[in-house]
Formats: sequence, C-alpha cells, structure tokens
Amino acid sequence: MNYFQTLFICVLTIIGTYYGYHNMFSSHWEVVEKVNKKPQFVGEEFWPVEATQMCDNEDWDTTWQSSESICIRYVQQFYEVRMEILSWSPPLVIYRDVFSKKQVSDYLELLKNLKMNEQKVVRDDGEIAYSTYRQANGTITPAHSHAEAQSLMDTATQLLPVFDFQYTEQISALSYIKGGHYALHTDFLTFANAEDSNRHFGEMGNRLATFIMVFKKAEKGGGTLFPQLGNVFRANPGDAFLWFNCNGNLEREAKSLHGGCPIRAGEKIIATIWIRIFNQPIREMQETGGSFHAGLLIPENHEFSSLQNFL
Ligand SMILES: O=C(O)CCC(=O)C(=O)O
Ligand SMILES: [Fe+2]
Repeated sequence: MNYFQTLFICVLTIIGTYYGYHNMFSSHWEVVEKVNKKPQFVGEEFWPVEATQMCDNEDWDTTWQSSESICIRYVQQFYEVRMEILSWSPPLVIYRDVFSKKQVSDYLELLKNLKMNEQKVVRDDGEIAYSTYRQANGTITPAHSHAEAQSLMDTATQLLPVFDFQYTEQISALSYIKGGHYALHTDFLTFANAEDSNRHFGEMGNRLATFIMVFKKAEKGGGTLFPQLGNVFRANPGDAFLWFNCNGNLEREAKSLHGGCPIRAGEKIIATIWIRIFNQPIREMQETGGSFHAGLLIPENHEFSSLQNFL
C-alpha cells in the first residue's frame, strides 16, 4: 500500500467513525429526550395522548361540530329553552343561556368571598384522597346558605321538570387555572365496602345525571371531553350541560366516561349539581334498561329547529 492509499483509508476510517458515533449519540439523545420529556402539566401521565390531542384540536374547540347534533327550541313556563343535542342516547346536551348575566356575576362574586380548596378524588379502591388525577380548587355552595346558589337551583328546577331537585347534591363549584384538569372518569361512584356505599348513597342513591353550569370559560383548552361519545366542547358562561351516568337498569353508563381537558390559558369556573337516582320522574318515563334517551328531556309540544347554530 503506498502512501496515498494509506492516507485514503485513514480518512475513510475517520469519517466512518465520526458518523458512526454521531448516529449513535444522536439516536441515544433522542431516547433520553423522550424519556425525560418535561410534562406540560401535573398529572399529564393520566391522560392518553389521543385524549389530549382531541382536547387541544382547534377544530373541536368550538361546539357544533358533530354531524348528529341538532338544536331544539321550545317554550316552557314562558321561557324559551335552547338545547343542543350532542348525543341522543345516552344523552349529552348543552342548554344555551340558561343563566342571566346577573346570576353569573353574582355567583362569581360569591366564590371570590369563599375559600376554594384543593379537590380530592374517589380512587378505584373507593378511598377519597388527594391525587394529581384532578388539579382544581373547589367549594360547596349550599343553596340554603347562599341566595346566589338558590337562584341557580331555582332556574335548574324550572329548566328540568323531569328531575326532582330535592334529590340532588349541594352545588359544588370548581375553578381550574392553567395546568388544571380532571382526567377521564365516570361520576357513577363505587365504594369498596357496603358501609361507605351506604353512607354516601343510602339516602338518595348513586349519581343518575350530572348538570354543570358554566361561569367562566378558559382562554385556551378546558373543554369537557367524552371520548366514547366522540365529543369535546367548551360551553360559554351562562350555559349548562347535562349527561347521564346510569342506564335504565341504574348501572354505570359506560359511555359517560369524561374528563375536564387541561387548561392551556386562563381560568375555567363551573358548578355542578349531581342528580341522584331516588325519586326521579325521568326513571318512570324510561321504558328500557338500556341507555337513557334525550327525547325524554324534551316536552311534547316544542317548536323544532334542526341544524341551526344558536351561538
Ligand atoms: O371540568 C369538567 O369539564 C368536568 C368536571 C367533572 O367531570 C366533574 O367534576 O366530575
Ligand atoms: Fe365528572
């Protein structure tokens, strides 16, 4: 081998070694980057990637995206009710502009004066504990203690005559700030032992339906996601939404799985009334043991307007 041949082989070896190492390092760093990827919010590990993608998809970040959705308008006790049906069975519906601007601002003012505490969750084993599964602050606002809450309860009672609001939980307010979320869960609760179950449900039964009132909408993110119903929506202050946690046999409604999407900017404030199983007129109206049907929520003589956006 002459001098030039030796030099040529040396140069090739140096280049090859460099690329070999470089590739080794770059693929190594890629792995390290993936493993050590900083979570964007506390509790992100509880969110399947597809779920956060759906939450953050700008196309879903408006309501009225589902092809099956229809709007219905009817008059009830001299008030016009505007309802958007995102799912018929099990029902998932949004009620538009149910609460006046004054009701919204009075309730927000009330919350400013109350202490909001970090929220706990009911774990799979039935224990109630703090968990990063939910990142939110909240408080209970009993209607009998606060006129602002009583006013909401009165409006809800008038809006939904198919429910008996004597058999509901007290209004529970929640505030989520940036990074706040509530990972996927169902509101139908199961406790590990009969004693706990009886303590929680003995008087009124499990949670038949969930009625959520909206007081503040996040600037970005913070929708409510129903993966099995193929829906995520962000209602506006003054709106409310409703779904069912049980089927006609009073078992857990599997399709009621839902979550509060991570807040990317701003704050979301909602308040919930959980409607319990006992004494609910809608149960008498449901003929099958299958999922409830949104038709039961609509009075017979309504003015019907399909595919019309109320926003
Ligand atoms: O934040 C939401 O949109 C949903 C809240 C919720 O699911 C709950 O409080 O049980
Ligand atoms: Fe929930």
